[in-house]
Amino acid sequence: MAAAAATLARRITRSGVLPLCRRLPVWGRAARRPPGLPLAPCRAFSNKKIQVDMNESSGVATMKFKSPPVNSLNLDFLTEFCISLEKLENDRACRGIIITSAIPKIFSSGLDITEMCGKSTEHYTEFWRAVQEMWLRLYSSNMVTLAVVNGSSPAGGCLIALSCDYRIMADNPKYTIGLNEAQLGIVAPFWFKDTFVNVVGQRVAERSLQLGSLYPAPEALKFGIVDELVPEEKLQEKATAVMAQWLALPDHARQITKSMMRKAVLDLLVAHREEDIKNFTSFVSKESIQKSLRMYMEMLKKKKS
Ligand SMILES: CCCCCCCCCC/C=C\CC(=O)SCCNC(=O)CCNC(=O)[C@H](O)C(C)(C)COP(=O)(O)OP(=O)(O)OC[C@H]1O[C@@H](n2cnc3c(N)ncnc32)[C@H](O)[C@@H]1OP(=O)(O)O
Repeated sequence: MAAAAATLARRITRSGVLPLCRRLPVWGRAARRPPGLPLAPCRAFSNKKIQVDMNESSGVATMKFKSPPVNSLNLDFLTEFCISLEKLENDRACRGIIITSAIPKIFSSGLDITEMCGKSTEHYTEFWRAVQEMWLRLYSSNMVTLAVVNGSSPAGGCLIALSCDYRIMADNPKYTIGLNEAQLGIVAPFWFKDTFVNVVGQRVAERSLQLGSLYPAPEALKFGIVDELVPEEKLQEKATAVMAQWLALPDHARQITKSMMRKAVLDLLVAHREEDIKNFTSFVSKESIQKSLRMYMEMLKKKKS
């Protein structure tokens, strides 16, 4: 596992673009399972920050974030996420993934702000490439991707949910979700914005992005940021039912449709990846941005006392 992580990290950082393998539609992957072979009911693999359980009889993997305290997306987390996605993408038995959190009340707190504070240009480059890679893999996945948002999900956490095919959120107004970058004095990049627009439409996206709005679950439903609210104790049951509904269709038709809907947005980042990294590194390197991020971190810490 450590060797695989190191290899992927090297590939992400050195070659510039990790080959987006199996990005094009896969024809009926479940149908290629040899007939008559007994299926092991469940397989699992776990890294430090993400637990994956694969149910081979349903073809559905559950990916649980388990990086305390708040599942923030640092370089190690992003690398593990990409490796897990790649493993599942290449597993013909896997047709769908449920992405959720093992940390109570938090889905993900978004990008780890400490990765964007006081570091070198090389570090920002490596970090941002990993953020891009995570999004490219998730947004272009051939699998059915279902976010089960069982806690707060600001910024990068919200991006993960928005990149899935369907979002179920726990019906708890204390949990919030949204792209709140503007509140931190930073700007959601164009591919965050495009992903958001594809889910909620231009008007809601523009207003929410300018205001950096974080929506309590009921409002998130109202604005279409999530598709359904479900009592927390019913999330698992609901996720299983939704996944079964999506998997009832032939893979190839769903995959080609998904690719058609998302291709333009994906192609744009692939074509402008290096430019996007340069924009990010020069933006976060500005003293004014560093100051905003430091103040935001201090505010988070003060909130406790
Ligand atoms: C011209 C255009 C160019 C383009 C330039 C691009 C610019 C960059 C774009 C970046 C895109 C995305 C950005 C992000 O994702 S930034 C992250 C945004 N996240 C947040 O705002 C969430 C902040 N956190 C919270 O609101 C709360 O922590 C919580 C998630 C609601 C949980 O609350 P809690 O009360 O349960 O826990 P709390 O005590 O607050 O936190 C526990 C400890 O965790 C630390 N922490 C929280 N969030 C983060 C984080 N995102 N990164 C790093 N650390 C985090 C917090 O400080 C506590 O630490 P400690 O225990 O005090 O040491």
